[in-house]
Amino acid sequence: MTEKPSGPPTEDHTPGDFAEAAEPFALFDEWMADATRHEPNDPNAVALATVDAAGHPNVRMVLLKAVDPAGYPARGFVFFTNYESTKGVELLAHPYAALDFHWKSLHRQVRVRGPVTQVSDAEADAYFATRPRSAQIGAWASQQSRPLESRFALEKAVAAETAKHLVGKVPRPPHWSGFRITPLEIEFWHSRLSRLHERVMFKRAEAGGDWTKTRLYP
Ligand SMILES: Cc1cc2nc3c(=O)[nH]c(=O)nc-3n(C[C@H](O)[C@H](O)[C@H](O)COP(=O)(O)O)c2cc1C
Ligand code: PXP
Repeated sequence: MTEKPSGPPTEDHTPGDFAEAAEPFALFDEWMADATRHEPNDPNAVALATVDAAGHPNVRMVLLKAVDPAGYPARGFVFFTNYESTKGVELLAHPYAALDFHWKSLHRQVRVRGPVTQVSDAEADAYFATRPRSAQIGAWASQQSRPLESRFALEKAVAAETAKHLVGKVPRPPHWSGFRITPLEIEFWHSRLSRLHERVMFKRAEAGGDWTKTRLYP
């Protein structure tokens, strides 16, 4: 594959020294706000890595829907999905995950690792209620990650669910909910000239514990 001429950065992209940050959540909020201003679409898209029963890694994109505010006991990163999907099954069996945000136009990456918990029914209901009706129906119709015989079979399932939910609110399917990743590690990365990038790793032993901060070689 040929690399585009725009490949490596031609200037340093680091405004200020983000290694000065005392803790990672405020810095993440700042970077997400920058991404929201600069990325052409889905600034909240993030790669989610899980492991399967054999210990083999698996990765796919999801949309980050919340970062808990300060004071929240298991303060973390929340996304929503089908608990019967491949990722759902993997996370329920092995509740530990990694996330990787890459904001290309900002030359920034954030990596997160930590234990995973299920969001409460109330949280899932509240988020589900904000989704467009068509996406709510889709959540009922899609047996996410399982074999689909034909596109027509999916369209039939959507039609059947639409007929079931013609009036009133669409309830959240019991198998559709959220996961929360409570970070024990967060690494911030920013590209610098000659691949001599800036890396800062925050680590802690447990949720709510004190963070240690370490610079890493690029
Ligand atoms: C940008 C982007 C965002 C996505 N967000 C989600 C999401 O939030 N939840 C979800 O279930 N699938 C999402 N998907 C689809 C997943 O990447 C994946 O195809 C699906 O969840 C099945 O994954 P699994 O078989 O590993 O469970 C997204 C895909 C893309 C490209
Ligand atoms: C299958 C699926 N579920 C959930 C989501 C999360 O986003 P939303 O709740 O905004 O639809 C996405 C986003 O692409 C998705 O593809």
